[in-house]
Amino acid sequence: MPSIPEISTVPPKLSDAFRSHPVHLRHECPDLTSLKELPDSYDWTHQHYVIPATNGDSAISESIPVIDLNDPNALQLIGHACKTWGAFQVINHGIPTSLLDQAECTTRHLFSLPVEQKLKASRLPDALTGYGLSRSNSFFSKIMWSEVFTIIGSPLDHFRHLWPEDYTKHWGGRGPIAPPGFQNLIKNEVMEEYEKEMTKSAEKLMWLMLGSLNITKEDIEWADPKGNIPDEFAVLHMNYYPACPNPDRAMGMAAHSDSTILTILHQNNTAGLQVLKKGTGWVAVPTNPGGLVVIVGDLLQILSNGSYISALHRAVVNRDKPRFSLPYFYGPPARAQVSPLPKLVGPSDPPLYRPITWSEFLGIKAKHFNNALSSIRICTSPPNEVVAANGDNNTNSAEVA
Ligand SMILES: O=C(O)CCC(=O)C(=O)O
Ligand SMILES: [Fe+2]
Repeated sequence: MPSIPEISTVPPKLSDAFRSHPVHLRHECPDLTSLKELPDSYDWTHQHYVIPATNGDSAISESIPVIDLNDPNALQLIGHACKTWGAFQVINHGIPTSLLDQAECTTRHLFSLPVEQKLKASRLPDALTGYGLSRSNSFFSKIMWSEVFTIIGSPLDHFRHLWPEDYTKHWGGRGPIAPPGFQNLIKNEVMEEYEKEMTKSAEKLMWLMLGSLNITKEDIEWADPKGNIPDEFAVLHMNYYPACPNPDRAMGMAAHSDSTILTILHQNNTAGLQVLKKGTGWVAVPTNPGGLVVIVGDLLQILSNGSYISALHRAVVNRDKPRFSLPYFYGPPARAQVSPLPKLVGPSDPPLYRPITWSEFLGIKAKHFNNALSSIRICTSPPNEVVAANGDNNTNSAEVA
């Protein structure tokens, strides 16, 4: 069957992806920082899909590759990392460290706003953007120790929802004083700049990741002749993991793969991200000042016809320091049908997945979580994707690395 990406007649909207899967989520305790003990609803100890973190485990000496984009062998190294790990770190990526630091500082300000302020920007049950818990909480009986602010488009437009009306009316010194964190947020354009830089880097990285499979711009239907992606789409998350009184029993973000082409993640200098390596187990991703983590997403696994693996990853928490991470989820234009690229398909490599738009895939993910890829598989042998730890009612094979 032809696997050339097609353009559907009715353009799907990414923002509609969750319309038929509303989730009603809220923190049992809206201010996690006030807790001195871990409430039972946040205690993951007896969840069968949790295995101990490997942070500090001397038995595991492996670590995701660190790739210097100026290295003449970068293309091969990237291809190898995408096949074996589904993730790598990049250095010399061209994004100034000062911008990464400022973005982290803005994130810190946002989450340090009073709870009632943050709740003004609450994500609606069927929406994609706003403040709240990770949507994946709906697959588990325990709550993750984290807060998420999701942005599509202009970050400043989103931050305006946090704007306290009283302050607007009385701005100018006569009314109540806006919290310093809030002033910092609304006056800076750091996140707009961050998004712009991330878009440029994501395009560059996508071409490198595809280039390593011999895929060029002519092979990608939604790229123009210069390799630009006119209607590319992206989602930015600001994640906050407060310091936790019982980190060994809590879960910051449960194991999942990202539904993207690729994700670029900036973590502050507090480690927490872990990647599942087949045959090894959970491996901690050390912090690397100025470095960025790149994660292969489900859509790239589809495009590469299973050559690249969308890495299962999760975030653990710690006792002393709050942790922030800023993943930039990069995907194709909403209209694009993603399917195994014709160059990577042949008589001995039949297409493994049916064509799908990002929006449709997000809807499937909202229902099937980590089994979404398996559910759109059209060829059953040999199964490449790891069957993931998928909520309370599912098998636990991802943990058996
Ligand atoms: O915070 C992290 O390190 C991981 C975040 C993540 O995987 C996500 O937001 O999808
Ligand atoms: Fe993720």
